[in-house]
Amino acid sequence: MGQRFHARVPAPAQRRPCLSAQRPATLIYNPRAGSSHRAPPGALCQALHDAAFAVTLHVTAHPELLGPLLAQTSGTIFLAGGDGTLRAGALHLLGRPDVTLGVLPMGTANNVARALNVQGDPLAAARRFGQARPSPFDVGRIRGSWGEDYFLEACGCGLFADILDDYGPHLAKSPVRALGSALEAFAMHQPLGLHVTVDGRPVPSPPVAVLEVMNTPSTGNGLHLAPHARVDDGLLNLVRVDGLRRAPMLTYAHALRRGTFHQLPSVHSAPGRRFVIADQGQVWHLDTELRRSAVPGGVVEVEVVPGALRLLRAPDQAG
Ligand SMILES: Nc1ncnc2c1ncn2[C@@H]1O[C@H](COP(=O)(O)OP(=O)(O)OP(=O)(O)O)[C@@H](O)[C@H]1O
Repeated sequence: MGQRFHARVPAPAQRRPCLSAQRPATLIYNPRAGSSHRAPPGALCQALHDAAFAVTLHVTAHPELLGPLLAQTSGTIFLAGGDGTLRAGALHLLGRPDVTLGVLPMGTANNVARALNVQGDPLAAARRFGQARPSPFDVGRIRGSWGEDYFLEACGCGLFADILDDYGPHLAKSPVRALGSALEAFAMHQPLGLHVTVDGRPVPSPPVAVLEVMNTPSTGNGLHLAPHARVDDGLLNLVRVDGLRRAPMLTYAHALRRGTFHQLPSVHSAPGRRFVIADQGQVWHLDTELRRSAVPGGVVEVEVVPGALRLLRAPDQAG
């Protein structure tokens, strides 16, 4: 059960005038997240207290605890963890207008937090929530013969999905295994010839090496595929990497690192609300989950669910 956090009373010189107007909030803290050592629960509570939130803290040992906990929680909820923590919590909160989520970035890539201008040191990010504003957050829905799922960042097929499939997203992390999976997928991958429509219109569909439908600008381990994507515009972005003009692997890797992947001549993008993609039994990822159709030959439908969540957005850095 949660514990009410009593912050240390700051020395008079540090006292902030807004503390009398503290807003109630819940902090759900994942102690298994990679950067949890940088922001212990007490320090995060203090930082949120500095941002004028009176926090009730829950440290959760397993994501399975989130369902019952979130069912009885409303108002402002902070989730402290990586993208996996956010996904685990947010899927319980779709269509809950009584909840506003704040993301405290304690993972490696923090793709969702970055899309909301929440980045850097988790304690500094928590303090900046004093100036944050609730903003609608679109979610993607994907339907295949396996059923229906939701994603926050992206879904897709081709190389990235194949790498994830080989790597096994739920096994213990290993950079060596990740490199092995990438090399294996590049060596084995056959471009996919997939008929695709965007909002009912067929788009050029040469064989592709990668096909991703992005909600956030980046996905996975910081793959910055759609830098202009916004999470509050009611649109998703189809990103297609042409498999016929396959650039050398190092060109892709270099462009991903420099954030110029979308500028490569073999990379194309198209915004839209509804995407229909031929299903040849290829493996799909939706965020870090994997799916594969047991009965290929049909289609996979992907569409945006505008404003399915409400998340706190930090002000633009320049603003
Ligand atoms: N509320 C939670 N409490 C405990 N464990 C959780 C919770 N939410 C998710 N988890 C599990 O904790 C693990 C790590 O979470 P997460 O992916 O958020 O952090 P990370 O691994 O540091 O992030 P990244 O993948 O960006 O490096 C995952 O296996 C996830 O299933």
